[in-house]
Amino acid sequence: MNDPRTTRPELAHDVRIIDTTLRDGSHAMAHQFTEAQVRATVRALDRAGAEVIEVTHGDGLGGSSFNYGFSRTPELDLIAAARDEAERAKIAVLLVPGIGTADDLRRAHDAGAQMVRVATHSTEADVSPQHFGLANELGMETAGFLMMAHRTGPEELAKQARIMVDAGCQAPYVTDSAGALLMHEAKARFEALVAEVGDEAWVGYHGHQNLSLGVANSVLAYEAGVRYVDGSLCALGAGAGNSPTEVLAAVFDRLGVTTGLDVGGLVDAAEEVVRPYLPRWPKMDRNAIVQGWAGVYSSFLLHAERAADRYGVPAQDILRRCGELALVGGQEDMIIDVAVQLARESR
Ligand SMILES: C[C@H](O)CC(=O)C(=O)O
Ligand SMILES: [Mn+2]
Repeated sequence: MNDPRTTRPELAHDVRIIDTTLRDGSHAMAHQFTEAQVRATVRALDRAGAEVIEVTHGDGLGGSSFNYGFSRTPELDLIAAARDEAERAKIAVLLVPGIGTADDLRRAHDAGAQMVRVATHSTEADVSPQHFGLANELGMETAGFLMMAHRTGPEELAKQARIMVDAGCQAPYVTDSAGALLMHEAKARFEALVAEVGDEAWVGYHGHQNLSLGVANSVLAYEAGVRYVDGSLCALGAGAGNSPTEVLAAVFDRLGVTTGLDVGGLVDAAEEVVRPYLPRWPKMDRNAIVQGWAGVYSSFLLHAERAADRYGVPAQDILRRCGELALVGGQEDMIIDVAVQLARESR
């Protein structure tokens, strides 16, 4: 029997920045990306040297639904358009097992996706092996998201990364979905994953800016041996957004850490391509800060704001209650229950 473990890809630069403007940014766009926006963004990122560009519904393949929000444009069309525009960059997709299926992954591969990032809650890596197995069969590059990583300690998180790597994952990620990890907490997780799997796989970091620590944690990540770091142009992403790709490129450049990215090209792309289509610039406003503070899944933000309008309770109260209840990704329907309950309590 073949050893399911794959070799990790060679790195072209000191750190591999993976741009998720067109996937995590889908949350902030309420999944309303047009094909023209995707084409223009991919063109600009590709020209600026991006190696990997992720394009999917915010909740991954198959996310377009009543629970998570319907996409304006079918994601397979967006993936195919991205593939068509990218001259050098690889196109990645995200897959959350249970939302996306093996068939979704086959279709995304047929549409041009060359890498898949399989995302599970940080204690549930055991639902990922069949998807890594399929990705390996399809010849795709792989990464694994251990989401809500602030809720799982370094030692356990490293064990979960081990499950992913043994199943064929080339790069397990410390995924700070809530933008909640303080610097020492992030560092301990990076070190634990690098110690556990660093000889066989790259370790990745995906940050959110809810407490304004995404870029600082990215630097700590690199220092701890992490080699895949996520960013989004204009920080476009859930909650207060992701670590801005253009800022990561500038900071790593100042540190003398090579990324292969052209800082000037990225700041132009952010300002001239992405900024004009932003419904709102992700920022550390009251609700997003509460998400980082209370450890709430960043993609709950727009759902909580809609529930707040509908049931007449403050979004920040809904988010705080979601934190107290320790809700995880996939429990978006519970946000309505929380809002209804808070409305009752306020009567
Ligand atoms: C499905 C989530 O949006 C994945 C992610 O970006 C995160 O957990 O953060
Ligand atoms: Mn995210």
